[in-house]
Amino acid sequence: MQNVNEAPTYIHQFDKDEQIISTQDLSVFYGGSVQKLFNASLQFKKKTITALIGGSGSGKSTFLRCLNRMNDKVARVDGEIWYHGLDINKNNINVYQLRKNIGMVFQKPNPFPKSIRENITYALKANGENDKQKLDQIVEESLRAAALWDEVKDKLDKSALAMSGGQQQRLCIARALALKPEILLLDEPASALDPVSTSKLEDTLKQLRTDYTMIMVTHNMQQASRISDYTAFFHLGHVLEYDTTENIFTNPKGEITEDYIRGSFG
Ligand SMILES: Nc1ncnc2c1ncn2[C@@H]1O[C@H](COP(=O)(O)OP(=O)(O)OP(=O)(O)O)[C@@H](O)[C@H]1O
Repeated sequence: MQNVNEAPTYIHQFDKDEQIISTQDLSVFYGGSVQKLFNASLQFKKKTITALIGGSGSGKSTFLRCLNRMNDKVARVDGEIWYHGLDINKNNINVYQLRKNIGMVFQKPNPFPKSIRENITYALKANGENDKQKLDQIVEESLRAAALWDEVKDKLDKSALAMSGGQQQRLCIARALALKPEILLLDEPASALDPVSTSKLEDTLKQLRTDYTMIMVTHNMQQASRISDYTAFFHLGHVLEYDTTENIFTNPKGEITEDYIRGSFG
């Protein structure tokens, strides 16, 4: 196999007005000096789904977490992250506000131990929204957008913990959507779900693409090829290839990408 430092890279570029967020020479160091992400420069297109793929420990989650400053207390992050003309990797950014615009959904569903309704309204109330009619409206809109409304509309005041894992994950998406984000970061959102729930989640994500930009880490190659528009391949902390999903899966440019795709598509 080719050495990662000698491997050619291919990184797809978008026009400025197509981009919603981009990184420039993003590097991450754990424990002060152990570098695990190397100069990642990627642009993400508005209202698309991008899959981040690659072997275990290749830096996918490390990269994803930079995009809404989740690595702040964990690692040193060098480089730039451009969002609406601002470098959001600078210290003077309001991280709380940023995370409203760039929401995150984690691997394991993590609803609050509260009712379905309160899961959606919690952050809104904390932000000072107390108008019951408005809150009810956002609850319905968010649950509809996450394709959960029909399943839960009669039990909004029941505990979220009584829902299935798949429903809990769609509730976590609804909870993020209630804050009206532009971007959703998803870190292996279906890895704890059964095939039926996974398929529902994928349908939900495909529908959300009309209004939101999604960047998703996945180990599941079929999933990446089914729902993503673009795919970035990570290897040992380097992004070796970033292209349309079709090109990555049918005509990868690099030997390492090809070996990984061939080996993982089982
Ligand atoms: N908090 C941390 N402290 C120290 N090292 C870390 C930390 N988080 C991740 N790493 C290391 O950084 C490297 C990249 O990890 P990361 O979780 O980003 O990879 P990944 O591609 O998402 O892997 P996986 O698919 O297994 O989740 C790994 O070597 C990992 O051990």
